[in-house]
Amino acid sequence: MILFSFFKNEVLTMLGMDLKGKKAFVAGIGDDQGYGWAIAKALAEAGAEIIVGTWAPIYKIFTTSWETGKFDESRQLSDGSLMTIAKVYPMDASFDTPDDVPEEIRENKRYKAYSGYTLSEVAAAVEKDFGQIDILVHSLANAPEVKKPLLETSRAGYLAAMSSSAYSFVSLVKFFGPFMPPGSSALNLTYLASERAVPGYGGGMSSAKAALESDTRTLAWEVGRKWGIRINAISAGALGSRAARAIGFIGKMIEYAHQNAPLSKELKAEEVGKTGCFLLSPLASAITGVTLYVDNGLHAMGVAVDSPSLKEDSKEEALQNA
Ligand SMILES: NC(=O)c1ccc[n+]([C@@H]2O[C@H](COP(=O)([O-])OP(=O)(O)OC[C@H]3O[C@@H](n4cnc5c(N)ncnc54)[C@H](O)[C@@H]3O)[C@@H](O)[C@H]2O)c1
Repeated sequence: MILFSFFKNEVLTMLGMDLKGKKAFVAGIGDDQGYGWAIAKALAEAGAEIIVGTWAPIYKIFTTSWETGKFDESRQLSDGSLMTIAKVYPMDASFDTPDDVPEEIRENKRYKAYSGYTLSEVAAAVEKDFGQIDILVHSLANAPEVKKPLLETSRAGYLAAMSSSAYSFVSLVKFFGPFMPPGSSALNLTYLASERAVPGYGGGMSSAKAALESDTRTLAWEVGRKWGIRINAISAGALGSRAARAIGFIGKMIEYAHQNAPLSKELKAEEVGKTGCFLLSPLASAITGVTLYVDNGLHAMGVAVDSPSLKEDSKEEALQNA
């Protein structure tokens, strides 16, 4: 085991993937199933110190599950040790300052026990506790009307999706950027529905992802020049995370990808985790403003090869041949 871990570290160092001494803030971990967790784990594997931001309403369940060992199996790193988290902050990415928090949220029983969960406050607390951050990950999204088609989405629902799923990234970068040294890097997670119609991905989420990708390019320019920070996005394929299960049709999307992507295999969260780690590491030092697909190649397809219309014995052909 020791020998293996020695070689692993040698190879990682050789590739410039040694993130020892680097501090990563990962926003959007609520369990061990999602992309945020997978990215955190890959970063930990490369030696980074992990700091987490968890949505305030699920902070308690996440920290309790962590403390009672529910995630121990998922925490296993390749050298046999367990991933550690230096600190978990309750946060809500829909709010920038305490003045933004409506009374009914402040008084809500899922929030009442916490304070300091707006983005400016979380950033100030992280700076106070850790001094600087080298790696920033935004792995969160929310749309109260995600199950409604765009046409049936209310203005409030659409703006809420934009606020917590797209502007939240701008805001995170705005508040964390000042204490991220040159050469630091930020990453967000997006989805193909930003550029192709994906029925079922509603509530303004497709619009929010389009905004997020556009902001990735614009922020890359702005913070590249201002602070020397890189900004990238991963357009990830379908994964049965907690958030995705809430949308409802994730099982079908996973099956669809399996049937129609160039690589007909399961997409593992860890594959997105490793790509994220690469983009966030010095290995990607000249990459910024990019949206990189990690989806078994599904984005490259122009047709669904399992469509009945493409079958040789399709109804139309059967009629023509009759
Ligand atoms: N699962 C997929 O199929 C898929 C595909 C492409 C992109 N993505 C993106 O990956 C990212 C991570 O999602 P996931 O699917 O891994 O699910 P997930 O459930 O692991 O992560 C989403 C997280 O967002 C948090 N969150 C929601 N609202 C928040 C708020 N206002 N403030 C702070 N945190 C909030 C949730 O608590 C949750 O922890 C999202 O941006 C999602 O859109 C997911």
